[in-house]
Amino acid sequence: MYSRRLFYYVSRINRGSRVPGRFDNSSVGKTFFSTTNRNAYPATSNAAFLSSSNYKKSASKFFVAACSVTAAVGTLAYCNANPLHAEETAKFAGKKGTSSERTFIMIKPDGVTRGLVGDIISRFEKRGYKLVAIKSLVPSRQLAEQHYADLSTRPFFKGLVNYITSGKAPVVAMVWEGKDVIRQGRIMIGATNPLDAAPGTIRNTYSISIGRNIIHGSDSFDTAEQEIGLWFGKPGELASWEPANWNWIMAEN
Ligand SMILES: Nc1ncnc2c1ncn2[C@@H]1O[C@H](COP(=O)(O)OP(=O)(O)OP(=O)(O)O)[C@@H](O)[C@H]1O
Repeated sequence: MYSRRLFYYVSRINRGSRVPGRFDNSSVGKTFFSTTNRNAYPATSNAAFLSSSNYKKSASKFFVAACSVTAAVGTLAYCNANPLHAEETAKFAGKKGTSSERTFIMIKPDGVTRGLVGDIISRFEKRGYKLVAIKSLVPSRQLAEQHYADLSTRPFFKGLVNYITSGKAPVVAMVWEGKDVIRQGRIMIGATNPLDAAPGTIRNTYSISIGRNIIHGSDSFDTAEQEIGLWFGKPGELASWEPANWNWIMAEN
């Protein structure tokens, strides 16, 4: 991926720095680094050549090319250091903004015990999203604490972990895939506090208490990556498949 990008930058620089008769060499590397092809000007003295406008043009072209290379190298270094932000492509969460984007959705024990699993799955299915992983389990304390690690200092943290791990009912953990599924999933779920959730959302339709709001959904691309990796990180846990109606749902004209 990065070598393709490097080739793109180098070929752009080459196009921009080309001066007919001077830089028009056949080799890409030679074209770029050969700034003064003296053989092209056999009758010109060194002093005359240095003060000539051709020399100045060459020098400025070389300067622009050097700056471009520096920028390209910097960009590549940044991409390597921050692959998630650079390409917004991740191992588990797919590619952001495309039909391969994925989110983690969990029906909490209250949603399961109240018999809401079917309706919640049906909402995502009918919308057109693709189910790529599902399992029912009672999470270990360690898993629940890891999942909600960002809330560990909040006063309700212990109660939240107790409720998720009680075993009175399991959770149903899922991964859904499709365009904009992370943001759309949050919209379909509704506000954290069901009393603030918009009419028709899952939390508004089925819940009242913030401590029993029946469902969780990843709130960002980075979070989706972490959560899918945490709950479905073993090889083979995410199915790669295409529903028969996928193109009818995802196609653009
Ligand atoms: N004030 C609170 N009292 C009790 N429980 C709370 C409170 N605030 C949040 N929670 C619980 O902690 C969960 C995580 O809270 P967070 O702020 O991450 O909201 P969220 O991202 O909408 O919820 P979730 O992570 O479950 O999708 C909430 O879904 C809710 O069950």
